[in-house]
Amino acid sequence: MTDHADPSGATTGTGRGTEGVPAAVARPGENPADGARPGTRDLLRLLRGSGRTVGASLALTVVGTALGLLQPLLTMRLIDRVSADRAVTALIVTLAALFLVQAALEAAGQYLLDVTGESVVRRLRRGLVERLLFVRLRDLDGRRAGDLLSRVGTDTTMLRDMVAGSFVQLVTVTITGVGAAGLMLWIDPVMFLVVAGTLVIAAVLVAGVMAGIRTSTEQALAGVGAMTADLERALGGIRTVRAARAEHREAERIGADVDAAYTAGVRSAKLGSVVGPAMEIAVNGSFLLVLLVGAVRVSDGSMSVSELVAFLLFATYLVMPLAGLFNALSLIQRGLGSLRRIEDVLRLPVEQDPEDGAPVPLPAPAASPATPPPLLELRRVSFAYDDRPVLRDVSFSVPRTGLIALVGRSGAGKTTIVSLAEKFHEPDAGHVLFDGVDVRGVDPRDLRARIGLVEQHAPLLYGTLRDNLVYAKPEASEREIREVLRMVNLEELVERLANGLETEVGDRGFNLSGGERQRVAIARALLARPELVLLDEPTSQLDPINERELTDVLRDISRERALLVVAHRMSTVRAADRIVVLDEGRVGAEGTHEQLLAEDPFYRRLTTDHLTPPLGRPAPDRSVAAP
Ligand SMILES: Nc1ncnc2c1ncn2[C@@H]1O[C@H](COP(=O)(O)OP(=O)(O)OP(=O)(O)O)[C@@H](O)[C@H]1O
Repeated sequence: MTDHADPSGATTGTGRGTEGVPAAVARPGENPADGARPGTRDLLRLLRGSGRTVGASLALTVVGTALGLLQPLLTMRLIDRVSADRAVTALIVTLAALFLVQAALEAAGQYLLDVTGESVVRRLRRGLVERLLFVRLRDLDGRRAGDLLSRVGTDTTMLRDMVAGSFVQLVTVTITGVGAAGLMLWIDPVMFLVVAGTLVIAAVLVAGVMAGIRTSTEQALAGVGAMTADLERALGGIRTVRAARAEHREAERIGADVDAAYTAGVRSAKLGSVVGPAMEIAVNGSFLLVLLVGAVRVSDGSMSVSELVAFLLFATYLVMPLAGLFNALSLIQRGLGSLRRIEDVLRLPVEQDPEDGAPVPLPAPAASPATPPPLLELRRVSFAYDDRPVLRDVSFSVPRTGLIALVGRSGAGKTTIVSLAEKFHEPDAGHVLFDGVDVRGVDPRDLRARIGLVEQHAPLLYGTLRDNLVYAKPEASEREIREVLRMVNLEELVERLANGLETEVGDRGFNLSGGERQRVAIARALLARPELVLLDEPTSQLDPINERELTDVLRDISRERALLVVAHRMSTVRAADRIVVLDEGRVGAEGTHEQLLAEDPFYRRLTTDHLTPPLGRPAPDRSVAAP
């Protein structure tokens, strides 16, 4: 697999065509399959495009922190002046002003980082959405929709929290720490070594558990992904779940995913709990040591009381933010876990790989070529899903007009042929030609603009009836819409509905009957007036009257367009000009219904055993097929 990242790391374009493929954080030259863990540099790359905001936020934080570091020095001066009985009002006012300005600067810095976090999430989400819509179908087939949804939702939110919560803490802790350490070293090097010693021990301990926290986070996120996927599965098939009385089983199954996320979360909490006391011991221990050693040094005159107070304040500045540092580091570990799952999607190869060179434009149909090639032709096509061969050496062609029926047993490879014609998959061997051009290098969008598809289960999209009808041709006129509605006998339904074409069809079109969904899907394909219409079992859900009428419609359409129909019904087969018989992935025979009945025993068996006679009528061909 190859990576198609834009080296700039920015999401490019609007997602139209291959130039719109998002890159987000993937790097060129990386093997997307290697699953390499992203590192801190990958996290920093997330901030690309937000440089100014991050810069401004850093500047505010640096100034705020510096103002904070001034405070112990002023306090030291204050104590000295109080001891010397000198005026302190100006110093107190300055200290109060410093407090207020520091708080205001830090609040502004945090706001800017929150905005940055939001824009990182927006960029990643847009990148993920665009990538998922362009990804090769064979890579999408093996993945669970719910898990992908959770990556777009939960994982990106995790990264937002990391950006907003950890960077400012890291910067504050680092600046405060370095500043405080320098000033402590200046005040009393011996006492500084005492504090530093306890902190180094604590830091080693914390570093040890961080890796464990990251792994647990990844496991927890995988659990959330599985939970979303399983819940999506159950809700998608809720009627089947209820009918099978499987609610408890599904609840158990999804509960197990929740438990897995819980277990990983608890493991992370356990590791985190080791860090808390370690920090406390380090903090309390270093204060105790500072007080003890400080008392000795004040008594022997090596240090003044004001220096001891300032040193203690700086020690607070150095030690207290360690809790924040731990928080920031664990947020980063969690962010890295999420980034890995996000990059895993962003690196999926897209359908039209830019590295394969510019796609070949599909020539526009010639007005009237002298000897036009067939509209669709399969030449010695072989295809396997993973290692399972499905099509072997398949050759046949679809002329520019007429109805070609594809028949075969269930699993023979009929839908796979439709997928190859639509370029959802590429053949492993042989060629698929559209209008005489091998579609291998062709931009799939050019090809699909000339083909209409009615899928096997006629899926509708959430939205109105009109949205669904004009999906492939948004600019269709009212007249065109009415015309296709008439063709597929949907006029009456539209009149019956209170909101007509503006009626919501529900999720996946569930507010319509199976037959209505099927007819809407056919109308949708016809509205764009494609040269070739691929229909995967178009009449399976229709009643006898509609089945007959739709078959007549198909015949009419086939007078001026090419139709390739995967047929399970005798009525469709009988209406076909030519029938291609698929037998275990090979073309077994080809001809008209009558020819095949007379000459091909496999076809005869198919008509009796597999093809459905028209509903409400006796099977007319059984007698013919009988030996
Ligand atoms: N995405 C996929 N991944 C792996 N195997 C697949 C995939 N799609 C289909 N298959 C397998 O390929 C074979 C051919 O499937 P296909 O859907 O083309 O058959 P079909 O002739 O259309 O069947 P039916 O008439 O039942 O719809 C089947 O054995 C099927 O299990």
